[in-house]
Amino acid sequence: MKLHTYKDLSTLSHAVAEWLVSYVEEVLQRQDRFTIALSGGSTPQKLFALLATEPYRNRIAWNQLHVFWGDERYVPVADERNNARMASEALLNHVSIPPSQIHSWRTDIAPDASAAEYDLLLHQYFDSQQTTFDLVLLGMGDDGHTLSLFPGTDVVFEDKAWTAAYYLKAQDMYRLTLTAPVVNRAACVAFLVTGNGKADVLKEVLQGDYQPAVYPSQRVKPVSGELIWFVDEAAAGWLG
Ligand SMILES: O=C(O)[C@H](O)[C@@H](O)[C@H](O)[C@H](O)COP(=O)(O)O
Repeated sequence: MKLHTYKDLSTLSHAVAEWLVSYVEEVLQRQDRFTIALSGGSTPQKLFALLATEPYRNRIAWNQLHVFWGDERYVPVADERNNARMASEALLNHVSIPPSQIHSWRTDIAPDASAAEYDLLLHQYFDSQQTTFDLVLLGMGDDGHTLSLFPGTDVVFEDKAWTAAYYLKAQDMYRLTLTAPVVNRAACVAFLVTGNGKADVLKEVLQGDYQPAVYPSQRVKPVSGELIWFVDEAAAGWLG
């Protein structure tokens, strides 16, 4: 595991953009596609906006990117809370990725059907390979959740299916999410975490006992891939 700490969200976002540009370039030297799962939440918005503008924009071979989402809120695409909508507005509408390579979760069919469809799609993409995504970008909530793996939910312990749909009572909303088995087979998983509201939980996740039911982010442990935490000083406050 690598931990990189930056002054604030802006510095972190520039550093991640720079890192991402190099990583995509390196991967595309050995294969013809780069598969990425994006995260929702507010933290990656700055990164997405940066990637859509110079100097980063021209340094990525967008037509070789295949885009997925780690999780989705089961609300219409037109809803502000929709993760695909956020990424489209901040980034995808501004770069030239073929639409056939952009795979958002469907929220116009039943949640279970949507999860089953996504699962099938992922198996078509990755089945014969040991490794799944080239990169999974993740955020972490101040309760230790990541993806839509929330504390106290069964989906945290899913060890077979690659996707899940379930009703999240606390938010009165269905959630669609990738699970640990598919994320842990990624070549690289990168968390972006900022703000002092996350300092306590970050310390528990990284340095506390293994309690995934309480801190679902601890379920993310790439089998052979790399795990990188990009955090700001406020979030890193309590790390010893
Ligand atoms: O759809 C979502 O809610 C997410 O994908 C979620 O897992 C997110 O990454 C964290 O909640 C962190 O969100 P912030 O970056 O807004 O703190």
